[in-house]
Amino acid sequence: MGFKAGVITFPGSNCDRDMAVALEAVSGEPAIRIWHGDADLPDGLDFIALPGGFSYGDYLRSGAMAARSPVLRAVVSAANRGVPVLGVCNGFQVLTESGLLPGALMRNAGQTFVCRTVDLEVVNTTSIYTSGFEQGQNLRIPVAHHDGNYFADEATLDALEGDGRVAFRYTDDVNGSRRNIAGVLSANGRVLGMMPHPERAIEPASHPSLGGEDGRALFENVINSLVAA
Ligand SMILES: NC(=O)CC[C@H](N)C(=O)O
Repeated sequence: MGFKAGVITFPGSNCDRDMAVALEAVSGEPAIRIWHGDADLPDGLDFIALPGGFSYGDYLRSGAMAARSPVLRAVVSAANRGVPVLGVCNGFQVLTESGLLPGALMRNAGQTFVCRTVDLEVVNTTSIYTSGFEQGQNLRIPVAHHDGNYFADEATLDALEGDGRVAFRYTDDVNGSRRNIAGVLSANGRVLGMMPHPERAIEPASHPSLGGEDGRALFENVINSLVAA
């Protein structure tokens, strides 16, 4: 089928394997594992994933050191060439810290680590990540973070909303995020940062509070968009 995905691992990443498993389960192709110290990416990547975790122990700020790692220079230049990049949770933090996405992820408003499945509203339905969803569709996807409180100034938030760059919104207040924003797209729609973990929702739920397949649907959107293109 020809879908070549790369998953970056930083010291302290803990969702890299789950991300690779999810991509492999949906695409049927092995995901390439890439180390943070690599200055060059493998040739011909169709997709790059920045996984969740605690890169470099969340020292300085979550994602700040990873954004300055050798591999990120290569990821930024790939993104600037149009290669899709998905950042989940710590990956979203790396994307804002590296400037690929606007805003910042601050400490949760309640000062606590939030670990539960949340309800999301699909806002954008035109990106490679969201094209199979319907506007206003509800997704149930787990979150697990202490720095998920999305902040940007009012002008930036208005611009993001006006340009259709809010991908997902929490349906209730999970962490204090401005306008309940849970996921943000780049101007060209190819870079998505989101706090919820789609790679943790790729199998039927064994219990109403666990798992589910709404995350699988996001990966299916990506693969259908990229492989059909
Ligand atoms: N699951 C994650 O990726 C956690 C991200 C980050 N370390 C935080 O707690 O905010």
